Formats: sequence, C-alpha cells, structure tokens
Amino acid sequence: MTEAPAYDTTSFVDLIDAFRDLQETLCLVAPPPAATLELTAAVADVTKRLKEFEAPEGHRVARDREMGSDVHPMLVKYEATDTSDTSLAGTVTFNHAHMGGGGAVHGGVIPMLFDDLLGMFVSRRGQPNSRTAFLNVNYRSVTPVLRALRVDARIEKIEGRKTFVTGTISDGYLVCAEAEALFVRLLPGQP
Ligand SMILES: CCCCC/C=C\C/C=C\C/C=C\C/C=C\CCCC(=O)SCCNC(=O)CCNC(=O)[C@H](O)C(C)(C)COP(=O)(O)OP(=O)(O)OC[C@H]1O[C@@H](n2cnc3c(N)ncnc32)[C@H](O)[C@@H]1OP(=O)(O)O
Repeated sequence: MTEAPAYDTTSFVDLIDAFRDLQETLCLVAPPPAATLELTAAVADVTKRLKEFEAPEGHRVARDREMGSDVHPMLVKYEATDTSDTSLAGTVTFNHAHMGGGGAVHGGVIPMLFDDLLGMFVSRRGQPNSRTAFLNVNYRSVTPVLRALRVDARIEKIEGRKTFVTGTISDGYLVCAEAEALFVRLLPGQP
C-alpha cells in the first residue's frame, strides 16, 4: 500500500458536521410521504456523488487520519481540553440523534463514546495499535442530551501489551457513567 498523501481535513470535517446535522434533524421531523420521497432521492444523489471519491483503506479520511471522532460520521464528537501522559479531560455534548428516550442518551451510544475516547487515548499515550479486550460500563445516573458534559480518561497501569484505563462522563459533580477497559496491543502481523 502506498503512503497516503498529505490531506487537509478542514472541508471534510465540515462535511461530517453537515452529516451530523442531517442525522439529528432526521430525529426531529415528521415529513409527509411526498416530501419523504423527494428527500430520499436528494440523499441518494449525495451518496452517488460521494461514491465518485471512493478510496482504498489507508487513503480514506474517516478514521485513517489522526483527527479522531471529528472525521467519522458514526462516532460521537468530543473535545479534549487537557491532557497529560496519563490523564485526559474534555467535553462532549450528545444531541437528539444520540437520544434513547426521555432526554436520556441511548445506552449503546455511551460505550461507543468510551471505546473511542479510551482507545484513542491509549493509542496516543499508551500503546498504539491496541484492541479493546473488555469494556465495562456502569450507568450511574441518566446521561442528558443537549448539555455540555465532562469526560475524563485515565491510564491506570500498563503491563506488557496490556493497558488498563478508566473513564467517566459527568454532569457537573454528578457522575453519569463510568467505564473500565483493557486494551491489548496487537503483535506484529496480528490481524
Ligand atoms: C500517535 C497517534 C495515533 C492516533 C491514531 C490515528 C488514527 C486513528 C486510527 C486508529 C484508531 C486509533 C485508536 C483507536 C480508537 C478506538 C479504539 C477502538 C478499538 C476497538 O474497538 S477494537 C474492536 C473490538 N475488540 C475486538 O474485536 C477484540 C477481539 N479480541 C481480540 O482480537 C483478541 O482477543 C485480543 C487482541 C484482545 C487479545 O488476543 P491475543 O491473542 O493478542 O492476546 P492474548 O489472548 O494472549 O491476551 C493477551 C493478554 O491480555 C489478557 N486478556 C485478553 N483478553 C482479555 C479479557 N477480555 N479480559 C482480561 N484479560 C484479557 C490475556 O489474559 C493476556 O494476559 P497475560 O499476558 O497477562 O497472560
């Protein structure tokens, strides 16, 4: 595989943001059938246009770059504001697309955020090229949508290929969810 050329992700991040807006808006509407048909065709047109730019693995923007959740349409966007070698603090705001019901974030979205947050942190500060061996999540209180929440991650210990990490999502002083995870560094050639 040839090395990916330098790529300015700025406009791609804007595209992903527009897609996130679309996802959230889809969760807020009740269009009549005629409008739905028209909108379906418009979305299909956008997909067809995007397919013109299909690229091999290693050359795709989503996930193949170092931008993390910003450049991936499925991931929850978060911002790291303070990092050290062993800890990270940041913020996340879940939106209507992440809602399970009653203003609470879907219980499957929270592990996805933790896997990405902790996995990226392990990759950057612990051991790159690691895979999640376990991820245990405790839901301590309802995680609200549409509020700026705090995220924390901490590398607890590194033993050989194993990096043990913990994470929390908090609303002020209230812990919404906490996670503990093990990431195992892959061996050379390991698929
Ligand atoms: C420099 C900046 C770079 C920035 C990055 C740039 C761009 C972005 C690109 C990449 C993304 C970067 C970051 C990642 C972001 C998100 C992370 C997502 C990661 C995932 O979402 S990934 C999918 C889900 N994940 C799986 O699909 C795993 C399936 N699975 C396996 O692939 C194997 O299972 C594996 C590899 C885990 C281990 O297998 P293996 O054969 O290599 O090793 P083995 O079994 O020998 O275990 C070795 C030692 O770990 C212990 N151990 C193992 N499993 C354990 C468990 N469950 N509980 C307790 N201990 C466990 C053993 O007990 C032994 O311990 P000991 O050495 O002490 O005996």
